[in-house]
Amino acid sequence: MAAAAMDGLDEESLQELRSRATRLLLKEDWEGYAAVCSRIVHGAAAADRRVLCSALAHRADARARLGDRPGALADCDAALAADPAHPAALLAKGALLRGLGRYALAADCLRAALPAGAGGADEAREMLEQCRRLEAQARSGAVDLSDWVLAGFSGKCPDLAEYVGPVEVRRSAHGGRGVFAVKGVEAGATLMISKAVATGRGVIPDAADSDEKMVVWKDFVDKVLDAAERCPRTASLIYTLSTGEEQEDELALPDMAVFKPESEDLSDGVPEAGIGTREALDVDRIMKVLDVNCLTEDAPSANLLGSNGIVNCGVGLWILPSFLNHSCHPNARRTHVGDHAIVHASRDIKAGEEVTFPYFDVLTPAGKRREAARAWGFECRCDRCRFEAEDAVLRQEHVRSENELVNGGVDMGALVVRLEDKMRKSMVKERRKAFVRASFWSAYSSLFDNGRLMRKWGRKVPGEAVIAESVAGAVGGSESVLRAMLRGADNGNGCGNRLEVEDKVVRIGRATYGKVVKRQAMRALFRLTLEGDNSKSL
Ligand SMILES: C[S@@+](CC[C@H](N)C(=O)[O-])C[C@H]1O[C@@H](n2cnc3c(N)ncnc32)[C@H](O)[C@@H]1O
Repeated sequence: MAAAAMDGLDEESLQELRSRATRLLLKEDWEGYAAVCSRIVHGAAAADRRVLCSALAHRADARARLGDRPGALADCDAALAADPAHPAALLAKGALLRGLGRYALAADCLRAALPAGAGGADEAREMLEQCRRLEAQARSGAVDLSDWVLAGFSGKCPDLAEYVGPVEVRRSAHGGRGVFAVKGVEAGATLMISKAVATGRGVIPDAADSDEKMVVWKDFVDKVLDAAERCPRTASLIYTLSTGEEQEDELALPDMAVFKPESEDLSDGVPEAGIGTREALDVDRIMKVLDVNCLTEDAPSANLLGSNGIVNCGVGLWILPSFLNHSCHPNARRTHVGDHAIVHASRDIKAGEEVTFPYFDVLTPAGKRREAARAWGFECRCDRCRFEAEDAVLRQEHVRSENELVNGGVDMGALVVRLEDKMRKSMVKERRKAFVRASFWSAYSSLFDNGRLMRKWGRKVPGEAVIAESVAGAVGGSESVLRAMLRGADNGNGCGNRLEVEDKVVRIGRATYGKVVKRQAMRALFRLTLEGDNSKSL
Protein backbone atom coordinates (compact mmCIF):
# COMPACT_ATOMS: atom_id res chain seq x y z
CA MET A 1 0.00 0.00 0.00
CA ALA A 2 3.06 2.32 0.17
CA ALA A 3 2.80 2.87 -3.59
CA ALA A 4 -0.97 3.27 -3.25
CA ALA A 5 -0.61 6.11 -0.78
CA MET A 6 1.71 7.89 -3.19
CA ASP A 7 -0.93 7.63 -5.95
CA GLY A 8 -3.60 9.12 -3.59
CA LEU A 9 -6.70 10.17 -5.56
CA ASP A 10 -8.36 13.53 -5.22
CA GLU A 11 -12.16 13.70 -5.27
CA GLU A 12 -12.32 14.75 -8.91
CA SER A 13 -10.15 11.87 -10.17
CA LEU A 14 -12.12 9.46 -8.03
CA GLN A 15 -15.39 10.67 -9.61
CA GLU A 16 -13.87 10.32 -13.05
CA LEU A 17 -12.77 6.73 -12.31
CA ARG A 18 -16.20 5.90 -10.91
CA SER A 19 -17.94 7.12 -14.07
CA ARG A 20 -15.51 5.13 -16.18
CA ALA A 21 -16.17 2.04 -14.04
CA THR A 22 -19.94 2.47 -14.50
CA ARG A 23 -19.56 2.65 -18.28
CA LEU A 24 -17.43 -0.51 -18.30
CA LEU A 25 -19.87 -2.27 -15.97
CA LEU A 26 -22.75 -1.48 -18.34
CA LYS A 27 -20.70 -2.87 -21.23
CA GLU A 28 -19.86 -5.93 -19.08
CA ASP A 29 -16.19 -5.31 -19.83
CA TRP A 30 -14.96 -7.12 -16.72
CA GLU A 31 -11.25 -6.84 -17.50
CA GLY A 32 -11.59 -3.08 -17.91
CA TYR A 33 -13.84 -2.79 -14.86
CA ALA A 34 -11.38 -4.74 -12.68
CA ALA A 35 -8.51 -2.53 -13.91
CA VAL A 36 -10.38 0.67 -12.98
CA CYS A 37 -11.30 -0.82 -9.59
CA SER A 38 -7.60 -1.57 -9.09
CA ARG A 39 -6.77 2.09 -9.75
CA ILE A 40 -9.27 3.08 -7.08
CA VAL A 41 -7.95 0.42 -4.66
CA HIS A 42 -4.40 1.65 -5.10
CA GLY A 43 -5.36 5.31 -5.03
CA ALA A 44 -7.82 5.26 -2.14
CA ALA A 45 -6.36 7.15 0.80
CA ALA A 46 -5.67 4.69 3.60
CA ALA A 47 -8.07 6.68 5.73
CA ASP A 48 -10.93 6.28 3.27
CA ARG A 49 -11.99 2.82 4.27
CA ARG A 50 -15.42 3.12 2.63
CA VAL A 51 -13.96 3.84 -0.83
CA LEU A 52 -11.31 1.13 -0.48
CA CYS A 53 -13.79 -1.57 0.63
CA SER A 54 -16.29 -0.77 -2.16
CA ALA A 55 -13.57 -0.85 -4.80
CA LEU A 56 -12.30 -4.19 -3.45
CA ALA A 57 -15.83 -5.65 -3.41
CA HIS A 58 -16.46 -4.49 -6.98
CA ARG A 59 -13.15 -5.85 -8.17
CA ALA A 60 -14.01 -9.15 -6.46
CA ASP A 61 -17.21 -9.26 -8.48
CA ALA A 62 -15.33 -8.59 -11.74
CA ARG A 63 -12.65 -11.16 -10.92
CA ALA A 64 -15.29 -13.77 -10.11
CA ARG A 65 -16.93 -13.16 -13.48
CA LEU A 66 -13.53 -13.59 -15.12
CA GLY A 67 -13.19 -16.96 -13.38
CA ASP A 68 -10.44 -15.74 -11.01
CA ARG A 69 -12.00 -17.04 -7.83
CA PRO A 70 -8.85 -17.01 -5.69
CA GLY A 71 -8.27 -13.35 -6.63
CA ALA A 72 -11.90 -12.52 -5.96
CA LEU A 73 -11.81 -14.21 -2.55
CA ALA A 74 -8.61 -12.36 -1.64
CA ASP A 75 -10.34 -9.05 -2.48
CA CYS A 76 -13.37 -9.90 -0.33
CA ASP A 77 -11.13 -10.90 2.57
CA ALA A 78 -9.10 -7.67 2.26
CA ALA A 79 -12.31 -5.60 2.29
CA LEU A 80 -13.70 -7.52 5.26
CA ALA A 81 -10.42 -7.17 7.16
CA ALA A 82 -10.87 -3.41 6.87
CA ASP A 83 -14.63 -3.48 7.56
CA PRO A 84 -16.05 -6.82 8.74
CA ALA A 85 -19.64 -5.64 8.15
CA HIS A 86 -19.15 -4.22 4.66
CA PRO A 87 -22.40 -5.30 2.89
CA ALA A 88 -21.11 -5.43 -0.71
CA ALA A 89 -18.02 -7.43 0.36
CA LEU A 90 -20.20 -9.82 2.39
CA LEU A 91 -22.55 -10.22 -0.55
CA ALA A 92 -19.68 -10.78 -3.00
CA LYS A 93 -18.06 -13.33 -0.69
CA GLY A 94 -21.40 -15.08 -0.16
CA ALA A 95 -21.90 -15.36 -3.93
CA LEU A 96 -18.36 -16.68 -4.39
CA LEU A 97 -18.67 -19.30 -1.68
CA ARG A 98 -22.01 -20.38 -3.12
CA GLY A 99 -20.30 -20.82 -6.51
CA LEU A 100 -17.63 -22.94 -4.81
CA GLY A 101 -20.28 -25.20 -3.31
CA ARG A 102 -19.53 -23.98 0.26
CA TYR A 103 -23.14 -23.31 1.07
CA ALA A 104 -22.95 -23.16 4.88
CA LEU A 105 -20.06 -20.65 4.79
CA ALA A 106 -21.88 -18.67 2.08
CA ALA A 107 -25.01 -18.58 4.24
CA ASP A 108 -22.97 -17.13 7.16
CA CYS A 109 -21.79 -14.23 4.94
CA LEU A 110 -25.23 -13.63 3.51
CA ARG A 111 -26.87 -13.62 6.94
CA ALA A 112 -24.29 -11.07 8.08
CA ALA A 113 -25.07 -8.95 4.99
CA LEU A 114 -28.80 -8.87 5.76
CA PRO A 115 -29.01 -6.29 8.56
CA ALA A 116 -26.14 -4.25 7.15
CA GLY A 117 -27.04 -3.83 3.51
CA ALA A 118 -30.40 -2.26 2.82
CA GLY A 119 -29.45 -2.11 -0.89
CA GLY A 120 -28.53 -5.76 -1.40
CA ALA A 121 -30.85 -7.19 1.25
CA ASP A 122 -33.28 -8.73 -1.25
CA GLU A 123 -30.45 -10.27 -3.23
CA ALA A 124 -28.86 -11.57 -0.02
CA ARG A 125 -32.20 -13.06 1.13
CA GLU A 126 -32.71 -14.79 -2.21
CA MET A 127 -29.18 -16.19 -2.25
CA LEU A 128 -29.55 -17.33 1.35
CA GLU A 129 -32.65 -19.29 0.38
CA GLN A 130 -30.78 -20.87 -2.56
CA CYS A 131 -27.87 -21.80 -0.29
CA ARG A 132 -30.23 -23.56 2.14
CA ARG A 133 -31.80 -25.52 -0.72
CA LEU A 134 -28.46 -26.38 -2.35
CA GLU A 135 -26.90 -27.41 0.95
CA ALA A 136 -29.74 -29.87 1.56
CA GLN A 137 -29.37 -31.16 -2.01
CA ALA A 138 -25.59 -31.52 -1.70
CA ARG A 139 -26.17 -33.74 1.37
CA SER A 140 -28.97 -35.93 0.01
CA GLY A 141 -28.54 -35.83 -3.77
CA ALA A 142 -32.32 -35.34 -3.98
CA VAL A 143 -33.17 -33.29 -7.05
CA ASP A 144 -36.63 -32.11 -8.03
CA LEU A 145 -36.89 -30.76 -11.57
CA SER A 146 -40.70 -31.08 -11.66
CA ASP A 147 -41.48 -27.36 -11.97
CA TRP A 148 -38.99 -26.90 -14.76
CA VAL A 149 -40.22 -29.96 -16.65
CA LEU A 150 -43.87 -28.92 -16.23
CA ALA A 151 -43.00 -25.42 -17.47
CA GLY A 152 -41.80 -27.05 -20.69
CA PHE A 153 -38.10 -26.50 -19.77
CA SER A 154 -38.56 -22.78 -20.25
CA GLY A 155 -36.45 -20.23 -18.41
CA LYS A 156 -33.10 -20.73 -16.74
CA CYS A 157 -32.37 -24.36 -15.98
CA PRO A 158 -32.34 -25.18 -12.26
CA ASP A 159 -29.17 -24.60 -10.31
CA LEU A 160 -27.82 -27.81 -8.80
CA ALA A 161 -25.28 -28.61 -6.11
CA GLU A 162 -22.51 -31.14 -6.65
CA TYR A 163 -23.12 -34.44 -4.89
CA VAL A 164 -21.03 -37.52 -4.26
CA GLY A 165 -23.33 -40.44 -3.44
CA PRO A 166 -22.59 -43.92 -2.06
CA VAL A 167 -19.74 -44.63 -4.49
CA GLU A 168 -15.99 -45.12 -4.38
CA VAL A 169 -13.21 -45.36 -6.98
CA ARG A 170 -11.57 -48.83 -6.93
CA ARG A 171 -9.64 -51.11 -9.28
CA SER A 172 -11.87 -52.51 -12.01
CA ALA A 173 -11.88 -55.65 -14.11
CA HIS A 174 -13.06 -53.47 -17.01
CA GLY A 175 -9.76 -51.62 -17.16
CA GLY A 176 -7.81 -49.40 -14.75
CA ARG A 177 -10.05 -47.85 -12.16
CA GLY A 178 -13.81 -47.72 -11.97
CA VAL A 179 -16.60 -46.47 -9.71
CA PHE A 180 -18.21 -48.92 -7.29
CA ALA A 181 -21.36 -48.74 -5.17
CA VAL A 182 -20.56 -48.89 -1.46
CA LYS A 183 -24.16 -49.81 -0.63
CA GLY A 184 -27.16 -51.16 -2.51
CA VAL A 185 -29.08 -48.54 -4.51
CA GLU A 186 -32.33 -48.88 -6.36
CA ALA A 187 -32.98 -47.92 -9.98
CA GLY A 188 -33.50 -44.18 -10.34
CA ALA A 189 -31.40 -43.17 -7.31
CA THR A 190 -28.86 -40.40 -7.87
CA LEU A 191 -25.25 -41.58 -7.60
CA MET A 192 -23.41 -38.33 -8.28
CA ILE A 193 -23.97 -34.81 -9.56
CA SER A 194 -20.99 -33.16 -11.14
CA LYS A 195 -20.43 -29.73 -12.56
CA ALA A 196 -18.45 -29.60 -15.79
CA VAL A 197 -14.92 -28.25 -15.71
CA ALA A 198 -16.01 -26.77 -19.04
CA THR A 199 -18.40 -27.50 -21.86
CA GLY A 200 -18.36 -26.65 -25.55
CA ARG A 201 -21.64 -26.27 -27.38
CA GLY A 202 -22.73 -25.33 -30.85
CA VAL A 203 -25.13 -25.84 -33.69
CA ILE A 204 -23.49 -28.16 -36.14
CA PRO A 205 -24.69 -29.47 -39.48
CA ASP A 206 -24.69 -33.26 -39.72
CA ALA A 207 -21.21 -33.79 -41.21
CA ALA A 208 -19.12 -35.65 -38.65
CA ASP A 209 -15.80 -33.90 -39.37
CA SER A 210 -17.15 -30.47 -40.02
CA ASP A 211 -15.00 -27.40 -39.38
CA GLU A 212 -17.72 -26.14 -37.07
CA LYS A 213 -17.18 -29.15 -34.83
CA MET A 214 -13.49 -28.23 -34.68
CA VAL A 215 -14.39 -24.68 -33.63
CA VAL A 216 -16.57 -26.00 -30.78
CA TRP A 217 -13.77 -28.37 -29.74
CA LYS A 218 -11.06 -25.66 -29.78
CA ASP A 219 -13.24 -23.32 -27.77
CA PHE A 220 -13.90 -26.13 -25.29
CA VAL A 221 -10.18 -26.98 -24.95
CA ASP A 222 -9.43 -23.31 -24.33
CA LYS A 223 -12.04 -23.19 -21.59
CA VAL A 224 -10.59 -26.29 -19.92
CA LEU A 225 -7.08 -24.82 -20.00
CA ASP A 226 -8.39 -21.51 -18.65
CA ALA A 227 -10.17 -23.29 -15.80
CA ALA A 228 -7.03 -25.28 -14.95
CA GLU A 229 -4.89 -22.16 -15.14
CA ARG A 230 -7.11 -20.21 -12.79
CA CYS A 231 -7.78 -22.89 -10.22
CA PRO A 232 -5.08 -25.19 -8.80
CA ARG A 233 -7.74 -27.60 -7.53
CA THR A 234 -9.22 -27.97 -11.01
CA ALA A 235 -5.76 -28.62 -12.47
CA SER A 236 -4.99 -31.27 -9.87
CA LEU A 237 -8.37 -32.96 -10.43
CA ILE A 238 -7.74 -33.11 -14.18
CA TYR A 239 -4.36 -34.74 -13.44
CA THR A 240 -6.12 -37.56 -11.56
CA LEU A 241 -7.70 -38.67 -14.88
CA SER A 242 -6.22 -41.21 -17.23
CA THR A 243 -4.28 -40.14 -20.32
CA GLY A 244 -4.78 -43.60 -21.80
CA GLU A 245 -1.00 -44.12 -21.77
CA GLU A 246 -0.46 -45.40 -18.23
CA GLN A 247 -0.18 -49.05 -17.29
CA GLU A 248 -3.51 -49.87 -15.72
CA ASP A 249 -2.02 -50.80 -12.34
CA GLU A 250 -0.04 -47.54 -12.32
CA LEU A 251 -3.19 -45.47 -12.10
CA ALA A 252 -3.53 -44.16 -8.55
CA LEU A 253 -6.79 -44.51 -6.64
CA PRO A 254 -7.95 -41.05 -5.63
CA ASP A 255 -9.29 -40.35 -2.15
CA MET A 256 -13.06 -39.68 -2.57
CA ALA A 257 -12.70 -36.53 -0.46
CA VAL A 258 -10.96 -34.75 -3.36
CA PHE A 259 -14.22 -34.75 -5.31
CA LYS A 260 -16.08 -32.82 -2.64
CA PRO A 261 -16.09 -29.01 -2.81
CA GLU A 262 -14.75 -28.89 0.77
CA SER A 263 -11.43 -30.22 -0.52
CA GLU A 264 -10.61 -26.79 -1.90
CA ASP A 265 -8.36 -24.87 0.44
CA LEU A 266 -9.81 -21.40 0.79
CA SER A 267 -7.33 -20.25 3.40
CA ASP A 268 -4.94 -18.57 0.98
CA GLY A 269 -6.76 -16.64 -1.67
CA VAL A 270 -3.63 -15.66 -3.58
CA PRO A 271 -2.37 -18.49 -5.82
CA GLU A 272 1.14 -19.85 -5.27
CA ALA A 273 3.86 -18.57 -7.56
CA GLY A 274 3.85 -20.47 -10.85
CA ILE A 275 0.20 -21.46 -10.65
CA GLY A 276 -2.09 -19.27 -12.66
CA THR A 277 -0.07 -19.27 -15.86
CA ARG A 278 -0.47 -21.44 -18.93
CA GLU A 279 3.25 -22.34 -18.72
CA ALA A 280 2.66 -23.99 -15.36
CA LEU A 281 0.19 -26.43 -16.97
CA ASP A 282 1.10 -29.73 -18.56
CA VAL A 283 -0.93 -28.93 -21.68
CA ASP A 284 0.12 -32.12 -23.49
CA ARG A 285 -1.13 -34.25 -20.65
CA ILE A 286 -4.40 -32.32 -20.41
CA MET A 287 -5.01 -32.83 -24.15
CA LYS A 288 -4.56 -36.60 -23.72
CA VAL A 289 -6.87 -36.57 -20.70
CA LEU A 290 -9.52 -34.82 -22.81
CA ASP A 291 -9.21 -37.45 -25.55
CA VAL A 292 -9.92 -40.27 -23.13
CA ASN A 293 -12.45 -38.66 -20.82
CA CYS A 294 -14.66 -36.17 -22.67
CA LEU A 295 -18.32 -37.01 -22.84
CA THR A 296 -20.70 -35.82 -25.49
CA GLU A 297 -24.10 -34.56 -24.47
CA ASP A 298 -25.69 -35.72 -27.69
CA ALA A 299 -24.69 -39.37 -27.23
CA PRO A 300 -27.70 -41.70 -27.31
CA SER A 301 -26.65 -42.80 -23.85
CA ALA A 302 -27.19 -39.38 -22.30
CA ASN A 303 -30.38 -37.51 -21.59
CA LEU A 304 -30.21 -33.85 -22.27
CA LEU A 305 -33.04 -32.32 -20.34
CA GLY A 306 -34.00 -28.88 -21.52
CA SER A 307 -33.22 -27.58 -24.94
CA ASN A 308 -30.19 -25.52 -23.85
CA GLY A 309 -30.96 -23.03 -26.59
CA ILE A 310 -30.73 -24.35 -30.12
CA VAL A 311 -27.74 -26.56 -29.59
CA ASN A 312 -27.18 -29.91 -31.20
CA CYS A 313 -23.59 -30.59 -30.25
CA GLY A 314 -22.24 -30.61 -26.75
CA VAL A 315 -19.01 -31.87 -25.27
CA GLY A 316 -17.72 -31.55 -21.76
CA LEU A 317 -15.38 -32.76 -19.06
CA TRP A 318 -16.91 -33.94 -15.78
CA ILE A 319 -14.32 -35.19 -13.27
CA LEU A 320 -15.95 -37.91 -11.14
CA PRO A 321 -18.12 -39.28 -14.00
CA SER A 322 -14.86 -39.71 -15.93
CA PHE A 323 -13.98 -42.58 -13.59
CA LEU A 324 -17.00 -44.58 -14.76
CA ASN A 325 -16.21 -47.36 -17.17
CA HIS A 326 -18.38 -48.33 -20.09
CA SER A 327 -20.47 -51.48 -20.17
CA CYS A 328 -22.87 -52.82 -22.79
CA HIS A 329 -24.82 -54.14 -19.76
CA PRO A 330 -24.79 -50.81 -17.91
CA ASN A 331 -26.48 -50.05 -14.62
CA ALA A 332 -26.32 -46.25 -14.73
CA ARG A 333 -27.14 -43.37 -17.04
CA ARG A 334 -26.53 -39.70 -17.07
CA THR A 335 -28.77 -36.71 -17.51
CA HIS A 336 -27.42 -33.31 -18.46
CA VAL A 337 -29.00 -30.30 -16.82
CA GLY A 338 -27.16 -27.15 -17.82
CA ASP A 339 -23.49 -27.75 -17.00
CA HIS A 340 -24.32 -30.45 -14.47
CA ALA A 341 -24.26 -34.17 -15.21
CA ILE A 342 -26.50 -36.23 -12.94
CA VAL A 343 -25.55 -39.91 -12.89
CA HIS A 344 -28.31 -42.20 -11.65
CA ALA A 345 -28.76 -45.95 -11.28
CA SER A 346 -30.65 -47.29 -14.29
CA ARG A 347 -31.01 -50.75 -12.71
CA ASP A 348 -30.86 -51.84 -9.08
CA ILE A 349 -27.20 -51.96 -8.00
CA LYS A 350 -25.84 -54.19 -5.25
CA ALA A 351 -23.24 -53.07 -2.71
CA GLY A 352 -19.76 -53.68 -4.14
CA GLU A 353 -20.98 -53.81 -7.76
CA GLU A 354 -19.22 -51.66 -10.35
CA VAL A 355 -21.24 -48.70 -11.65
CA THR A 356 -21.04 -48.37 -15.43
CA PHE A 357 -22.77 -46.29 -18.03
CA PRO A 358 -22.89 -46.67 -21.80
CA TYR A 359 -20.40 -44.51 -23.71
CA PHE A 360 -22.33 -45.23 -26.92
CA ASP A 361 -25.54 -46.87 -28.10
CA VAL A 362 -25.65 -50.39 -26.66
CA LEU A 363 -28.97 -51.37 -28.26
CA THR A 364 -26.96 -52.72 -31.21
CA PRO A 365 -25.32 -56.04 -32.15
CA ALA A 366 -21.83 -57.04 -30.98
CA GLY A 367 -20.01 -56.03 -34.18
CA LYS A 368 -21.36 -52.50 -34.16
CA ARG A 369 -20.55 -52.08 -30.47
CA ARG A 370 -17.03 -53.38 -31.08
CA GLU A 371 -16.52 -50.65 -33.70
CA ALA A 372 -17.86 -47.99 -31.34
CA ALA A 373 -15.55 -49.14 -28.51
CA ARG A 374 -12.57 -49.10 -30.90
CA ALA A 375 -13.43 -45.54 -31.87
CA TRP A 376 -13.13 -44.80 -28.14
CA GLY A 377 -9.78 -46.61 -28.14
CA PHE A 378 -10.54 -49.81 -26.21
CA GLU A 379 -11.75 -53.40 -26.55
CA CYS A 380 -14.82 -53.79 -24.38
CA ARG A 381 -14.39 -56.27 -21.52
CA CYS A 382 -17.96 -56.16 -20.24
CA ASP A 383 -19.87 -59.34 -19.35
CA ARG A 384 -22.31 -58.93 -22.26
CA CYS A 385 -19.48 -58.76 -24.83
CA ARG A 386 -17.78 -61.72 -23.15
CA PHE A 387 -21.00 -63.73 -23.21
CA GLU A 388 -21.57 -62.97 -26.87
CA ALA A 389 -18.00 -63.94 -27.76
CA GLU A 390 -18.24 -67.23 -25.84
CA ASP A 391 -21.82 -68.23 -26.61
CA ALA A 392 -21.55 -71.42 -28.65
CA VAL A 393 -25.32 -71.99 -28.75
CA LEU A 394 -26.31 -68.68 -30.30
CA ARG A 395 -23.12 -67.68 -32.13
CA GLN A 396 -24.29 -68.66 -35.61
CA GLU A 397 -27.64 -67.02 -35.02
CA HIS A 398 -25.90 -63.82 -33.89
CA VAL A 399 -23.69 -63.68 -36.99
CA ARG A 400 -26.53 -64.46 -39.37
CA SER A 401 -28.93 -61.93 -37.83
CA GLU A 402 -26.28 -59.21 -37.64
CA ASN A 403 -25.43 -59.72 -41.33
CA GLU A 404 -29.10 -59.49 -42.20
CA LEU A 405 -29.42 -56.25 -40.26
CA VAL A 406 -26.34 -54.77 -41.92
CA ASN A 407 -27.35 -55.83 -45.44
CA GLY A 408 -30.99 -54.76 -44.99
CA GLY A 409 -33.93 -55.83 -47.13
CA VAL A 410 -34.88 -58.55 -44.66
CA ASP A 411 -38.30 -59.16 -43.09
CA MET A 412 -37.70 -58.04 -39.48
CA GLY A 413 -40.63 -60.11 -38.26
CA ALA A 414 -39.06 -63.29 -39.66
CA LEU A 415 -35.73 -62.40 -38.04
CA VAL A 416 -37.30 -61.81 -34.62
CA VAL A 417 -39.43 -64.98 -34.78
CA ARG A 418 -36.35 -67.03 -35.71
CA LEU A 419 -34.36 -65.56 -32.77
CA GLU A 420 -37.19 -66.18 -30.30
CA ASP A 421 -37.67 -69.77 -31.58
CA LYS A 422 -33.98 -70.52 -31.28
CA MET A 423 -33.83 -69.15 -27.75
CA ARG A 424 -36.92 -71.12 -26.70
CA LYS A 425 -35.65 -74.38 -28.17
CA SER A 426 -32.17 -73.90 -26.66
CA MET A 427 -33.71 -73.02 -23.29
CA VAL A 428 -31.66 -69.84 -23.08
CA LYS A 429 -31.93 -68.22 -19.64
CA GLU A 430 -33.85 -64.93 -19.21
CA ARG A 431 -30.72 -62.81 -18.64
CA ARG A 432 -29.12 -64.05 -21.85
CA LYS A 433 -32.36 -63.65 -23.76
CA ALA A 434 -32.37 -60.03 -22.64
CA PHE A 435 -28.86 -59.53 -24.08
CA VAL A 436 -29.90 -61.00 -27.43
CA ARG A 437 -33.06 -58.88 -27.57
CA ALA A 438 -31.01 -55.78 -26.72
CA SER A 439 -28.56 -56.57 -29.52
CA PHE A 440 -31.37 -56.91 -32.06
CA TRP A 441 -33.53 -54.17 -30.59
CA SER A 442 -33.77 -52.40 -33.94
CA ALA A 443 -35.36 -55.51 -35.48
CA TYR A 444 -37.85 -55.82 -32.62
CA SER A 445 -38.67 -52.09 -32.86
CA SER A 446 -39.22 -52.28 -36.63
CA LEU A 447 -41.58 -55.20 -36.13
CA PHE A 448 -43.59 -53.48 -33.37
CA ASP A 449 -43.72 -50.25 -35.38
CA ASN A 450 -45.12 -51.95 -38.47
CA GLY A 451 -48.83 -52.86 -38.43
CA ARG A 452 -48.54 -55.12 -41.47
CA LEU A 453 -45.61 -57.09 -39.98
CA MET A 454 -47.41 -57.32 -36.64
CA ARG A 455 -50.51 -58.81 -38.31
CA LYS A 456 -48.24 -61.36 -39.99
CA TRP A 457 -45.90 -62.26 -37.08
CA GLY A 458 -47.37 -60.63 -33.97
CA ARG A 459 -48.88 -63.79 -32.50
CA LYS A 460 -45.55 -65.63 -32.65
CA VAL A 461 -43.57 -63.17 -30.54
CA PRO A 462 -43.95 -61.96 -26.93
CA GLY A 463 -45.77 -58.61 -26.52
CA GLU A 464 -43.98 -55.28 -26.86
CA ALA A 465 -44.12 -54.57 -23.11
CA VAL A 466 -42.68 -58.01 -22.28
CA ILE A 467 -39.75 -57.43 -24.64
CA ALA A 468 -39.25 -53.89 -23.32
CA GLU A 469 -39.14 -55.16 -19.73
CA SER A 470 -36.66 -57.86 -20.70
CA VAL A 471 -34.38 -55.39 -22.55
CA ALA A 472 -34.57 -52.93 -19.64
CA GLY A 473 -33.11 -55.77 -17.56
CA ALA A 474 -30.09 -55.78 -19.88
CA VAL A 475 -29.48 -52.08 -20.52
CA GLY A 476 -31.48 -50.32 -17.81
CA GLY A 477 -33.78 -47.49 -18.77
CA SER A 478 -33.56 -45.89 -22.19
CA GLU A 479 -35.95 -43.62 -24.08
CA SER A 480 -36.67 -46.11 -26.82
CA VAL A 481 -37.24 -48.98 -24.36
CA LEU A 482 -39.49 -46.73 -22.29
CA ARG A 483 -41.42 -45.75 -25.43
CA ALA A 484 -41.98 -49.44 -26.21
CA MET A 485 -43.09 -50.09 -22.62
CA LEU A 486 -45.53 -47.16 -22.74
CA ARG A 487 -46.98 -48.32 -26.05
CA GLY A 488 -47.03 -51.95 -25.00
CA ALA A 489 -48.75 -51.07 -21.73
CA ASP A 490 -51.64 -49.60 -23.72
CA ASN A 491 -52.23 -52.80 -25.66
CA GLY A 492 -53.19 -56.20 -24.22
CA ASN A 493 -49.63 -57.10 -23.26
CA GLY A 494 -49.35 -60.16 -21.08
CA CYS A 495 -47.21 -58.12 -18.69
CA GLY A 496 -49.51 -58.27 -15.65
CA ASN A 497 -52.66 -56.51 -14.46
CA ARG A 498 -53.18 -52.76 -14.91
CA LEU A 499 -51.54 -51.80 -11.59
CA GLU A 500 -48.56 -54.07 -12.18
CA VAL A 501 -48.08 -52.66 -15.65
CA GLU A 502 -48.32 -49.08 -14.37
CA ASP A 503 -45.73 -49.89 -11.76
CA LYS A 504 -43.40 -51.30 -14.41
CA VAL A 505 -43.83 -48.20 -16.57
CA VAL A 506 -42.91 -45.94 -13.64
CA ARG A 507 -39.89 -48.13 -12.82
CA ILE A 508 -38.55 -47.93 -16.37
CA GLY A 509 -39.35 -44.19 -16.40
CA ARG A 510 -37.26 -43.71 -13.27
CA ALA A 511 -34.51 -45.93 -14.63
CA THR A 512 -34.44 -43.76 -17.76
CA TYR A 513 -34.64 -40.26 -16.30
CA GLY A 514 -33.69 -40.89 -12.67
CA LYS A 515 -35.77 -39.86 -9.67
CA VAL A 516 -35.67 -36.19 -10.58
CA VAL A 517 -39.35 -35.46 -10.98
CA LYS A 518 -42.62 -36.15 -9.14
CA ARG A 519 -45.32 -38.31 -10.73
CA GLN A 520 -47.12 -35.51 -12.54
CA ALA A 521 -43.94 -34.25 -14.19
CA MET A 522 -42.99 -37.86 -14.96
CA ARG A 523 -46.21 -38.06 -17.01
CA ALA A 524 -45.05 -34.99 -18.97
CA LEU A 525 -41.75 -36.78 -19.66
CA PHE A 526 -43.71 -39.86 -20.77
CA ARG A 527 -45.67 -37.72 -23.24
CA LEU A 528 -42.42 -36.33 -24.67
CA THR A 529 -40.98 -39.84 -24.84
CA LEU A 530 -44.02 -41.12 -26.74
CA GLU A 531 -43.83 -38.17 -29.12
CA GLY A 532 -40.10 -38.84 -29.49
CA ASP A 533 -39.43 -35.13 -28.90
CA ASN A 534 -35.65 -35.15 -29.09
CA SER A 535 -35.22 -31.44 -28.60
CA LYS A 536 -36.38 -31.78 -25.01
CA SER A 537 -35.04 -35.13 -24.00
CA LEU A 538 -32.18 -37.37 -25.14
C1 LIG B 1 -13.27 -42.38 -19.05
S1 LIG B 1 -12.03 -43.55 -18.74
C2 LIG B 1 -12.75 -44.54 -17.48
C3 LIG B 1 -11.86 -44.62 -16.25
C4 LIG B 1 -10.58 -45.38 -16.46
N1 LIG B 1 -10.81 -46.82 -16.37
C5 LIG B 1 -9.53 -44.95 -15.43
O1 LIG B 1 -8.94 -45.79 -14.79
O2 LIG B 1 -9.29 -43.73 -15.31
C6 LIG B 1 -12.15 -44.50 -20.20
C7 LIG B 1 -11.12 -45.57 -20.34
O3 LIG B 1 -11.38 -46.66 -19.45
C8 LIG B 1 -11.19 -47.92 -20.10
N2 LIG B 1 -12.48 -48.62 -20.23
C9 LIG B 1 -13.70 -48.10 -19.96
N3 LIG B 1 -14.65 -49.02 -20.15
C10 LIG B 1 -14.06 -50.14 -20.56
C11 LIG B 1 -14.53 -51.44 -20.94
N4 LIG B 1 -15.82 -51.77 -20.92
N5 LIG B 1 -13.61 -52.35 -21.32
C12 LIG B 1 -12.30 -52.05 -21.36
N6 LIG B 1 -11.79 -50.84 -21.00
C13 LIG B 1 -12.65 -49.89 -20.61
C14 LIG B 1 -10.63 -47.60 -21.46
O4 LIG B 1 -9.24 -47.61 -21.36
C15 LIG B 1 -11.14 -46.20 -21.72
O5 LIG B 1 -10.34 -45.49 -22.62
